[in-house]
Amino acid sequence: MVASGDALPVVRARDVSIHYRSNTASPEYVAVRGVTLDIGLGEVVGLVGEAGAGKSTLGLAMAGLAYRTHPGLGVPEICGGTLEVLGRRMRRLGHRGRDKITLRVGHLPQDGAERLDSTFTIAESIAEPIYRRDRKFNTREAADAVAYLVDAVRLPLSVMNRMPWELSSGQRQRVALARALILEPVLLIADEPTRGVDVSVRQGVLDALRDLQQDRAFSALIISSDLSVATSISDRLAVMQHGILVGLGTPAEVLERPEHEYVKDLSRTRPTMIHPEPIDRTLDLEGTTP
Ligand SMILES: Nc1ncnc2c1ncn2[C@@H]1O[C@H](COP(=O)(O)OP(=O)(O)OP(=O)(O)O)[C@@H](O)[C@H]1O
Repeated sequence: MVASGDALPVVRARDVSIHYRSNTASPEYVAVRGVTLDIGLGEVVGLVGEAGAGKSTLGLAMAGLAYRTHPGLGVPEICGGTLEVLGRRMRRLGHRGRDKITLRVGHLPQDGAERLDSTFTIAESIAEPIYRRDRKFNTREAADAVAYLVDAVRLPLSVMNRMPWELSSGQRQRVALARALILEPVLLIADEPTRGVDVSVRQGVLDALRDLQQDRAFSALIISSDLSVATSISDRLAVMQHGILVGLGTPAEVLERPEHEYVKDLSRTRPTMIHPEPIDRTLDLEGTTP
């Protein structure tokens, strides 16, 4: 639900451009071009677009992670416009600013399932951000918070003592989602939250995410290549193509009166049934096969 009144947006992007500074001799690559977008307090914005449209890059910048160096890969950098998250300017964000932002902004990377530490149990992986912030945090309280989120992402509590490789990739993605939520963020950036998640539980996970969001009233950017995922839990829909924002509004506004050619094409693929039949959770709760 979107908060009303004159509250400042949690995310305020004005004409933001982001490029990848190359580590090699190849030139910079502009992945996001002049995006203007607000995310209000308690608002959920779904971000869709084709592969390579710049969705993850924008999400990284909003999560304060537009600095990460991946060996051999370029480094995303805000190169134009302004991006403010929780009132903080994200361009040339220093270490301290970044630490403050990452405490309040949860980020589920697209490859969250693969990034889980293979030496940690599932419970340890989810709780790790708590202990990174406060090594003396009460273990009972942490265990309760972990159990609550494991249940919320539609996993059985028995997974808590398992190792990541004992779970399927869709289950691991849900563990990564729980980890992104453990510090009760004000803003969640979820990049493909249902990646690899079995179709029989996909809507259940989205409903659970929406319930949590309404309970805790956090704002969220839900990035998905699946239009039905984005429309089913979002207040507004944003559409990107080639780094440019080509559609923004409520799902009905964007898809029923599409202006841009790409959005017109997208609207033709619009799912007729946004909320499918309730799913049978038992199907997934038993299967842990990778
Ligand atoms: N580390 C990097 N170095 C250089 N270019 C990159 C890097 N990461 C992404 N890009 C390029 O930036 C563009 C946008 O990528 P991005 O991952 O943000 O798109 P996306 O919309 O999230 O796509 P997908 O849905 O496939 O993840 C792509 O052309 C991609 O090749």
